[in-house]
Amino acid sequence: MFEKLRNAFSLAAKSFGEKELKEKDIDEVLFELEIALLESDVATEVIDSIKDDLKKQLIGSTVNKDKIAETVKQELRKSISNMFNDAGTVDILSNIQKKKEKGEPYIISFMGINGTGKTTTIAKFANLLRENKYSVVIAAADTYRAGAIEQISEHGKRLNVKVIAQNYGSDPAAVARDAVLYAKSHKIDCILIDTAGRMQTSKNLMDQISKINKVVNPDLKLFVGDSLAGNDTVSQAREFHNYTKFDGAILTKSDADARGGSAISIVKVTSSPILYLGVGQEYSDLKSFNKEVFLETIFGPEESVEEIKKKPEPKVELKPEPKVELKPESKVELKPESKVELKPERSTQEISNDDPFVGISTQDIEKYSDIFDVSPPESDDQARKLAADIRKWISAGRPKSKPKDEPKSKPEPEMKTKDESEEEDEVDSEKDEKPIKKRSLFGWLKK
Ligand SMILES: Nc1nc2c(ncn2[C@@H]2O[C@H](COP(=O)(O)OP(=O)(O)OP(=O)(O)O)[C@@H](O)[C@H]2O)c(=O)[nH]1
Repeated sequence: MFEKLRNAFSLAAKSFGEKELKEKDIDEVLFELEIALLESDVATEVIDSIKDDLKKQLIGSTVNKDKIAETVKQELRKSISNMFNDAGTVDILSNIQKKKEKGEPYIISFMGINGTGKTTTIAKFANLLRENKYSVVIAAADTYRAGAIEQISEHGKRLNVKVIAQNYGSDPAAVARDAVLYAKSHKIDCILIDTAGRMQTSKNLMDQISKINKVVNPDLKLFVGDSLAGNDTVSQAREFHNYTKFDGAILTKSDADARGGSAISIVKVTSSPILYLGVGQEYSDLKSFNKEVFLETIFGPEESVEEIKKKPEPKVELKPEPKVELKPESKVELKPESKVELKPERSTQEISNDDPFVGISTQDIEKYSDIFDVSPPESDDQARKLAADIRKWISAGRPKSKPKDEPKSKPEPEMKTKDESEEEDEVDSEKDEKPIKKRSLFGWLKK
């Protein structure tokens, strides 16, 4: 039973089940992705590059038509994961240990613009080192901003960490060198240098940072960026990286950032890893950056493309046919001579006892299923319904082929998957919401 149908659909399934992706198939998904990334503060150039990468990976590959969006998301996850892998990582604690074993202090300079949380981050880092039993000295090399020396000295007092300072206006490179000399003479394991916060566009001030780095030659240069500043943080990271070739970044205020775009952009733009995240205002609020945790926060638990392919297809829900009521005046009076001998029509029940597609050519089944975008029926009832619809469409004289470059016309009644209906409802209700709420990357990707 239904062999003809099965054969017809085994061909059709290839065209609208498994599908070789073309650019136009993923354009809509990529557009949604672009909006989600923009709203998550991923830099525009980074979005373009991500989109290009995805297109290269996806176009020409074969995926199930119902799972295009899901496949794109998984490919995006893979691409971001690879990007983080390519940026590498730095195990700071084990590097400190290695230098300690050689009897040398490990030098870290911190840079970033004012107010990003640099001073607080240095204090948190000093605390982390103390917890790991390493001795620390801080160089108050921000001799530029009023209050900076007092601020870092206060942290030093609270943490019981020595702070080396000079007067405001003195040479920051000289302060850093003093701290290195102190560390060497006192067998201190690690030196943390606080540099003056400065705008990335100020060449003189950037030259000063380069001077500090030349004089003390730090083992590690860290950029401190505010994850809430979005695109600004990305342009700061780019400029600082051009000048200093920093080795890694710490993103502060991640506790208040639900979007995650800055981390993605910084890694993409500088090819440097995010090493730590500031997650609050306490000294203990510094966490090592974990790629897997980050990806899971954005995308949810990992699912491979193969797993997606294996997932059952969404069920097709058929809406009941609308009743057609004939008005009395639409009755046609047939004259005796125009009488046509009609064979008694077979009821739907009778037809159901054998192939419901009897009398319909395979081409028509394929053509109308394609025009009205109908998925293969999964039950006898659905098959009967489809056969009835095709008969109706044929007798209604619907287009015999898909109009070129025109959107597909919709069948009446519409046949939609449950998911599609829900999605449309969501879109409609979203349209009514003005102004549109800023969505996070997480929201879209977790859909
Ligand atoms: N919520 C939260 N607040 C933070 C975090 N890191 C720093 N802050 C706060 O951000 C503000 C600015 O921090 P500072 O350390 O003074 O900033 P700075 O970059 O050193 O500023 P300059 O000394 O001018 O360069 C302070 O109120 C900090 O408590 C964080 O991870 N989470």
